[in-house]
Amino acid sequence: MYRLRFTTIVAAPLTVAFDVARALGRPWPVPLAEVESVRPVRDVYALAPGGPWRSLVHTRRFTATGAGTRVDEVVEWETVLPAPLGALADRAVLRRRVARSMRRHLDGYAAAAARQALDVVQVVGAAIVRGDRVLVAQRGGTGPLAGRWEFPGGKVEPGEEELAGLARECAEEMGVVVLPGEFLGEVPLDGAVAGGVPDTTTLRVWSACLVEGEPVAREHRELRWARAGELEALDWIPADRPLLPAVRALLTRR
Ligand SMILES: Nc1nc2c([nH]c(=O)n2[C@H]2C[C@H](O)[C@@H](COP(=O)(O)OP(=O)(O)OP(=O)(O)O)O2)c(=O)[nH]1
Repeated sequence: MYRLRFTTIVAAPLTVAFDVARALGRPWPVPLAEVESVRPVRDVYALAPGGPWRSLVHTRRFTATGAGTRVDEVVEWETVLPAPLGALADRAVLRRRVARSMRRHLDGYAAAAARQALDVVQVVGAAIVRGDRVLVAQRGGTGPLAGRWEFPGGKVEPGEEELAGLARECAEEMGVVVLPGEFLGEVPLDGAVAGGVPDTTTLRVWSACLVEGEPVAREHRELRWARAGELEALDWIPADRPLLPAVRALLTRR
């Protein structure tokens, strides 16, 4: 079995990184069939037996990072040639061919995903930590999410940097200056958020600390400093729940 690995950081949310990768397909002149597809974290394609390849499997994993979506790709193959000849042909031809196709594919892919990301409504949230507590906020208003708990934050404006948007939202909503820290995670939000392209919006949550001011609930129904053990019982916006382990870990490692 021969194997090559590639890693790309794409300036796009998980959803867009995944969808654009799927739409562009694979850079091989041979037809591959889907083996597994778990949006937006993993997809695997493989070749049906036949032709000069005994097997070819292309696995992509999508991971949220502070810098964007990391796409880890592994290409594994075997040829029908007998072992010593196969190894020679592989070193001389196939390995280079696979690497060249992948590089060409990845350059176009990263650019296409970054372009599509410009149309996405991005939501950011802050897990503001003080001592062993995190600030959680209960949504006000009358919408379907009213009364649910969330991380303070909101929609990044077109052209705005993600962390600048986070700081602006915290200032507007609570009258505080925050300093973002580490990236905690990203979850897809269902449907169209604020008229954006359906199923592209994600919530990206960062840890943060208070630099100035005491939080005031200007837009929320209530703000509360919660300990790690109190998070689970709150009536969260369902999309936020997968982020709770990362927030709990942040509080308990202090
Ligand atoms: N702020 C925040 N929004 C969340 C979370 N989880 C979640 O699904 N959302 C959704 C709710 C909304 O559809 C969207 C954020 O919109 P928002 O209304 O808070 O944003 P905003 O402050 O920019 O709103 P506005 O200026 O239009 O009033 O993301 C979360 O933890 N924090």
